[in-house]
Amino acid sequence: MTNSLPIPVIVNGAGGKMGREVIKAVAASPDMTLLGAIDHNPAYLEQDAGTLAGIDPLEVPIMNDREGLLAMAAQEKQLGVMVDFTHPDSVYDNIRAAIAYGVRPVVGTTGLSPTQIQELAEFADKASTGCLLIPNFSIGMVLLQQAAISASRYFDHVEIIELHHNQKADAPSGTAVQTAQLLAELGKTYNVPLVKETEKLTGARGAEAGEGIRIHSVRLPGLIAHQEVIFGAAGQIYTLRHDTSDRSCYMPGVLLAIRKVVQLKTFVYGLEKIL
Ligand SMILES: NC(=O)C1=CN([C@@H]2O[C@H](COP(=O)(O)OP(=O)(O)OC[C@H]3O[C@@H](n4cnc5c(N)ncnc54)[C@H](OP(=O)(O)O)[C@@H]3O)[C@@H](O)[C@H]2O)C=CC1
Ligand SMILES: O=C(O)C1=N[C@H](C(=O)O)C[C@H](O)C1
Repeated sequence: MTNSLPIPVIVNGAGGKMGREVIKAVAASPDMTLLGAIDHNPAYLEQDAGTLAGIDPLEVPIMNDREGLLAMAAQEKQLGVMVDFTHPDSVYDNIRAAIAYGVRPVVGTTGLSPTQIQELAEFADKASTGCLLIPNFSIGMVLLQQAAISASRYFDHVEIIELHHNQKADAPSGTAVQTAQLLAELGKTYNVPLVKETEKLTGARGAEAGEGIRIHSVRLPGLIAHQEVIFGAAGQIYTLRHDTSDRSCYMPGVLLAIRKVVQLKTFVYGLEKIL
């Protein structure tokens, strides 16, 4: 419908690296309106969300008032959406709070445990509230994961290396965990050792993520977000690699998720499920 009201969007983590990108993307989308901007960092409080994001003022101040803004969104005629790019320690409570107010969460924050994800899925499904948890919003990563699934039919040995900026709180990355899960779900065990391996330094062989798949995490200034999935077989190596050079790469996925989540009544994990 062309004459429907814009989707009211709250951005949680509004002052952060991803939050600012989301504010720009929402402001540039005629079918959305920025209803509120949340951040707990005192340096951002009361600043205009648009100005902080580097665009014209939006007359939306950054506030540390999640409950107040969710209550406001619950009053809107159109279903509201809360986009969350905060921190692994707070995202679980943020999602539960949004669902409790009937506000649809679109979540990019990583670092939730499998148990937490299961609990959130049950909570959203029980409330018949759409909720999207997307470890990676870039189309390039979805394509990499699909290529990895195809390759795993022919390769029995694989390791994952993820490389990120050194302000990242969680390791391994949510994307690497999801990539390993997608490969592990295919019903085979990888990397059966040929010799007895001994780690002379703890962690040298990375973290075991199930079915023998190992993840290695690199953190350095100068990086943004990068991932390699390396397959090996006798006499050959097949490497899949994704590199980001700007966080704008995630925005088409975030906007798609905002538009989709208001049509959903269940919990959905992964961008590939809504493409
Ligand atoms: N799914 C995807 O495609 C992507 C996911 N991510 C994930 O998104 C998350 C955020 O990343 P990024 O933007 O780089 O991180 P930043 O640290 O740049 O931004 C997070 C912002 O949220 C604030 N914040 C943290 N906790 C709370 C809280 N409880 N209430 C309100 N505000 C809070 C932080 O404030 P302060 O710094 O003071 O704590 C900060 O301003 C990470 O988990 C990251 O892995 C990132 C990129 C893509
Ligand atoms: O912290 C980041 O930057 C990113 N986090 C997500 C993850 O943990 O997978 C997505 C992307 O890798 C960027």
